[in-house]
Amino acid sequence: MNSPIYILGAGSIGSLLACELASIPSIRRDIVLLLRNQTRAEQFRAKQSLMTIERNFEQGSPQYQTKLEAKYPAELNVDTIENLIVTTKTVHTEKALSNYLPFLNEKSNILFVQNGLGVIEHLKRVIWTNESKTPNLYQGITTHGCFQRQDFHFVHAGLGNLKIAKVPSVDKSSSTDGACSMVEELMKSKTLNTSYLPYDELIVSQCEKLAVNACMNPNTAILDCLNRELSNIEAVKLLFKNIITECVDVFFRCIPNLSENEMARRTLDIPRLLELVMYTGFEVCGNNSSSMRQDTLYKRDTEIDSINGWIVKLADEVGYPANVNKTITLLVKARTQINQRRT
Ligand SMILES: NC(=O)C1=CN([C@@H]2O[C@H](COP(=O)(O)OP(=O)(O)OC[C@H]3O[C@@H](n4cnc5c(N)ncnc54)[C@H](OP(=O)(O)O)[C@@H]3O)[C@@H](O)[C@H]2O)C=CC1
Ligand SMILES: CC(C)(CO)C(=O)C(=O)O
Repeated sequence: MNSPIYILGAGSIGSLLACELASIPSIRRDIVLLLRNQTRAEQFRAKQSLMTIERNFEQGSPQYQTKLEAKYPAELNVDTIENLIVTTKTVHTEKALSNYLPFLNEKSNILFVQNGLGVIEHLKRVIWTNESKTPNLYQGITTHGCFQRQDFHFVHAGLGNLKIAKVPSVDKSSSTDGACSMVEELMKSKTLNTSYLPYDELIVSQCEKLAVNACMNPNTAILDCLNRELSNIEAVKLLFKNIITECVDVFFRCIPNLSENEMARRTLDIPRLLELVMYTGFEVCGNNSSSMRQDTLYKRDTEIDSINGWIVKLADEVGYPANVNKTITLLVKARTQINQRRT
């Protein structure tokens, strides 16, 4: 039996990945959910440890139930976590990981599947400061759409893909650019449609996705509307163009070697990104309530600091005034606090 794959962040995306991995016929390893605390573990066990994924892109919206193992921090009785997938919201990552640091070492493989950028850079600044002791880090981005129907019951609403790359490590002698066995297992799932890319290709896809999220997520949260309600409004289109223009400017100013990357110059073309944002936001996901709007409505902290806020942070580091994204970031923080104050 191979070592287990642990999932930290058993929400929409984490549960989807867990169930897809567990459903692979050839998988010879346990898939273990790492839940927040004993209460959450008891709530899951009260459902006979069954996770439900409803595929509403299939005829009749069939439901698939998967029995999964679940642990909470005090229950974990292992020496090492060799394979970990992190699918918490970015804003909760550091706190969630803190319980598991004693089980992680330079041989551990950690895959982060999250929107936005900056989480791994932050963790390398505050936790993994010694490269030779840093786990093998992988970045994933997904276009799958998934939302919670009820506790431990999620709807796989949008069939997309999962792109993964290994984050380059500066001086780890044992570092290889090959996919680890955990990534190879993810690639066996037809539904996940997983591809393993060179990092300099993944970062371009991350920037492309960030442009979509930097337009759709905050504005649907601030204006409290469904994605499609922003369509056919000239002011919104101009606002999106301003957000995208500033994002692209910051990408090419601040991300090393991006401007020499031909794929980046083609992909991060401003008119192309504007069309992609409107197509994805208004057509493909038009009926969605964005994840950021949902976070503000449910009085949760948002991922704004990993999206528009990350643009502002990068720009600040080079003395560039990213005022459009700074304004958007401040408005989302205001919306978040207004909602959290409401009884
Ligand atoms: N949902 C989607 O369609 C898409 C999401 N993404 C991105 O994927 C990432 C995950 O999103 P999503 O799955 O929607 O988020 P969810 O909020 O659905 O899931 C996050 C999970 O993290 C758990 N969590 C938070 N803190 C801890 C902790 N300390 N210990 C253990 N578990 C913890 C939460 O547990 P609890 O239930 O106990 O609060 C929750 O179940 C985000 O970056 C998002 O932007 C990207 C593309 C699409
Ligand atoms: C593309 C979009 C905005 C779809 O709702 C999304 O990724 C999200 O909600 O986080």
